[in-house]
Amino acid sequence: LNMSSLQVTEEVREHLKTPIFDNWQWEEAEMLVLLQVMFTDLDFLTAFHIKVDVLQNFLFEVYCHYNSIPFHNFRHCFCVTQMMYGLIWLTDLRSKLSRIDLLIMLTSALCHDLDHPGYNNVYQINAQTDLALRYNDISPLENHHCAVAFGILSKPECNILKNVTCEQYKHIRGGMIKCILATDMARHNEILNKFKIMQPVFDFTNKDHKEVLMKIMVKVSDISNEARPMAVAEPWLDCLLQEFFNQSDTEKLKGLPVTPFMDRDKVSKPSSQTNFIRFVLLPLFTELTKLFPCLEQHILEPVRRALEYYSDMERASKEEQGTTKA
Ligand SMILES: COc1ccc(NC(=O)[C@H](C)Nc2nc3c(cnn3-c3ccccc3C)c(=O)[nH]2)cc1
Ligand SMILES: [Zn+2]
Repeated sequence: LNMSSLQVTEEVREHLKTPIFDNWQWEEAEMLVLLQVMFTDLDFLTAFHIKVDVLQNFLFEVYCHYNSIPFHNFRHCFCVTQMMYGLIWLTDLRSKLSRIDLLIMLTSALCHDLDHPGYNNVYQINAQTDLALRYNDISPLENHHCAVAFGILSKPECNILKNVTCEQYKHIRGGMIKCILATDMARHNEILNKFKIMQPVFDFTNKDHKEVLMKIMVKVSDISNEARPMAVAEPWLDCLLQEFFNQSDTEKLKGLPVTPFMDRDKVSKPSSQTNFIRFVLLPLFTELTKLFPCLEQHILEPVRRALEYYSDMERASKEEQGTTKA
């Protein structure tokens, strides 16, 4: 995989910093080069003495540890990392957070779903899998994603943290563990409520405030598909439902409890998405936009349009059912 062979134009480099970047038009080798560009353009290589070949080995190893499943695959990892990269530039976070905190956020986004099996925590716990056993039912997937990340970093040829100080390493490891574990949606309200309290009096010099913001930024990037143009976002919902239906089919086969919003016999795409946008996305994105008003046009507006889109779809399908019933 010769990554330097693909030259990235100035226009693509600028486009990469925006939430309208279309991930679907790039193949895996090109996404790897674009990830290298993100680490380079944020000056991480000079700041942390990272050699290009070590970064390339690290990115390739990360790529190898994502599975070929419908949603939680390397392309999702790229999307989440690219959204984080775009948010860093849009909010001018480089002037508000240290470069080491930016490295924590981008690397957490990159690693946040490593080796995802395509079956969520509820399944891991109910099916009493090895991961549930190893992590005592406590965010088994997120603990695994983080452990795999540091397993990769423990290989000298992939260790992008090789040349940082012990102090820096402790800070980066602590921050990545917090940010990756924060992507467990079961903790969504816990984390958002903390941020809601801090937001009106947010203090960028306060360690606790910065920690919650970093978790929020990774969370926002993780579930931000609907902030992208509909042509980019909608295929992701189909991929997600495919993965969810695979899980509920397996749960039915094994006689395990079936999560309602995953049951192909129960879920309707538009109504599940309008609920998700109304009750999960909008409150989260609204709170972040209070801290960074410039995000209103970049991520809040597109999500409001997505709500309209799926509400119309929901109305249309209800009317249609209405006529067929009558
Ligand atoms: C509070 O915990 C929750 C809340 C909602 C959901 N998921 C949903 O409501 C449905 C399936 N929709 C949905 N879920 C989404 C999206 C993006 N990520 N994402 C997702 C994927 C895996 C696990 C959790 C979530 C939220 C999206 O655009 N829509 C899953 C977990
Ligand atoms: Zn994810």
